[in-house]
Amino acid sequence: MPLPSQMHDDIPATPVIPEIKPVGLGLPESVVARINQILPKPMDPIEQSKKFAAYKAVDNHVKPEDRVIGIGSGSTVPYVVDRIVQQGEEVNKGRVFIPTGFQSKQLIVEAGLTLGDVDQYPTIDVTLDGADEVDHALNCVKGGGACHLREKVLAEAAKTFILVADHRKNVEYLGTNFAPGVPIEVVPFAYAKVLQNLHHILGSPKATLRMAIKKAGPVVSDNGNFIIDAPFSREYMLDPYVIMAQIKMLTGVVEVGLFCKMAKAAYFGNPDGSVTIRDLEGHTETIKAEET
Ligand SMILES: O=C[C@H](O)[C@H](O)[C@H](O)COP(=O)(O)O
Repeated sequence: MPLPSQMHDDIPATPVIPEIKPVGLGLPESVVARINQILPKPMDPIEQSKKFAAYKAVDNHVKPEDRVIGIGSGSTVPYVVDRIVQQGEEVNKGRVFIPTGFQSKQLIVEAGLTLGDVDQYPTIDVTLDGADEVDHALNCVKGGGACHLREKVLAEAAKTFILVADHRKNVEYLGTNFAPGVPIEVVPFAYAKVLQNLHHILGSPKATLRMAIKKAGPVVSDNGNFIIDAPFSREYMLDPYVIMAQIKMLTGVVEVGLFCKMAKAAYFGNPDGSVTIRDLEGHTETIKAEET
């Protein structure tokens, strides 16, 4: 079984096979259509970049000796699990994996990995998680999928907390690309009071209760709570710790989706296949596509 440090250059590139054109081959169109249907399709560039970021992060931070591993939520996390599985049965059979919600629990179970919970394992070796946006100082917004309460518990429980995302999440200031605002988990009976506080006291006049799409009524988190999305202007996001602490003080708020300087490093996949790594000390490194 290769060690993570030996696995840097074996990410298979997706073969780009051009579609067959019916003209000139003399094949019926239906046959051509069927052939084109079964040819492997090139991976979407955003998916590719998520995969490269996740693979690189796992290679650098999930070491054979790590026994308790936190698995976060979001669209990049399946690639994290994928790469961990590639480390082999031998190393994974001695490990336990802690999910941040329904999605990651399913990923762990479907991958045949051992499931645990943070109340059994309050110290985690390393947690890898997605993000909605990450700023220049490694503050981030999380909770676009309503998982930020459990995510923050797993981030705090971890000796090392690592973020993985595609390049669209790599911003100077929070709120640049992620428009809905800061996700805030609230106990249901307090939501109207907290909304009022946000509108009139804390400077988020457009804060709204997150509504479900394929269900009448609000989104309900894995913990049975509601989610408020509160956009704040740039001045609040210059140092998001201050507004994070103020929101957290509102009675009825369970957790705020602002993670301030909790991550040791963030990995961003770029469209050209390179990966940009930023760390808490302010170092930035971009690993060339051929080295990812
Ligand atoms: O609640 C969800 C989490 O914080 C996700 O990690 C975050 O929303 C990013 O998700 P995605 O990669 O799907 O944009």
